[in-house]
Amino acid sequence: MSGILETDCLTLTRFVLAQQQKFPGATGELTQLLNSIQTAVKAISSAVRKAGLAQLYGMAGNTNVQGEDQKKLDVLANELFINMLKSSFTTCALVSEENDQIIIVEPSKRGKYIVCFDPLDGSSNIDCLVSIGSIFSIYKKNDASEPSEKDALRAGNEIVAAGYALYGSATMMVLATGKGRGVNGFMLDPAVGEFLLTDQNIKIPEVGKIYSINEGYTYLWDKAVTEYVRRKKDPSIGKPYGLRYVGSMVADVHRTLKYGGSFIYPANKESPSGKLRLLYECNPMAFIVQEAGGLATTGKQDILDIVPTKIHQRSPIILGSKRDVQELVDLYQDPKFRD
Ligand SMILES: O=P(O)(O)OC[C@H]1O[C@](O)(COP(=O)(O)O)[C@@H](O)[C@@H]1O
Ligand SMILES: [Mg+2]
Ligand SMILES: [Mg+2]
Repeated sequence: MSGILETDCLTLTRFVLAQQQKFPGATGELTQLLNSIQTAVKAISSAVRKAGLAQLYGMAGNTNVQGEDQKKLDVLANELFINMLKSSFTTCALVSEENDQIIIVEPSKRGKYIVCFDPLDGSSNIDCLVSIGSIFSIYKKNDASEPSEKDALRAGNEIVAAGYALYGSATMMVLATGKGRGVNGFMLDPAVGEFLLTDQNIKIPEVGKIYSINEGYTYLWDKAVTEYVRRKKDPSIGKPYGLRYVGSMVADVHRTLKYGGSFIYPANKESPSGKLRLLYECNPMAFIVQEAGGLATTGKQDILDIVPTKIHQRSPIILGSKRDVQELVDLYQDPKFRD
């Protein structure tokens, strides 16, 4: 790839358009939808870059469906996603982490896609300026009925496209635009106002040197996870792994995608389904990681095979490099480490 004026230097907009043109029957609706998400992400990124000023604004005073305090940025990010998606005329139903109920788009603005999203992930990291993100997955409505919750209760295997934005030391969008189409990363050049293709066809290393889990919950883990983490630290088994845990899923998954290793938010004795949400945290990340050649599982089942029964349901998740994830899956199958 050469300079920005060269034809092979791709902006995200041109990349998505180029993908659309490979399919002569395509209507352009998905392109329009992805462009609307791109706009929401640019606006959120701009707000995040001023997040230090959030202390001046204080809390928004609302509580979300999970009973957590919503910061002003959460509210803003959610509104941006909803408004951009509705006004793209490409969606019929939206599931947001911040909305108790599914949002049904008014008939005059409807299109054929369903979007599930976490508008601001890692919100507890906002005030200390640690990386945060947005996550989304897109499904196609497969019948002509009135849109309803059942349209979002679909296995991750049916995802049409998924992505995330990381508001880190730079803002980056990572996109998986369909099964078998791989994963590409685009960095925002704030001066130009465009996402530029910087990480083409991302492939996760086969094995890494990092594990990522909140070790504060060690006392709640099951035997398989306890043994896995013990092995990662035991020098008689191999060079011990490094531990990294940001506490923003997007940042932890992005590092895992780039450097390899494992990211784990397991089931534990207090939360038998873990913490992370299937529809807008686990599924999109599982889709992306698998498209990049990695694995994503609950330990017992492929994440993308789970058929949800509730829009805000949680799932345990282990994702990352094939060999690292398989090691923990094998421990789950080992009778010695069964609880
Ligand atoms: O503090 P814990 O229990 O380790 O949880 C961290 C996890 O919670 C989350 O912050 C949940 O996301 P939200 O900020 O969207 O609620 C993930 O990003 C992260 O992986
Ligand atoms: Mg989240
Ligand atoms: Mg969130």
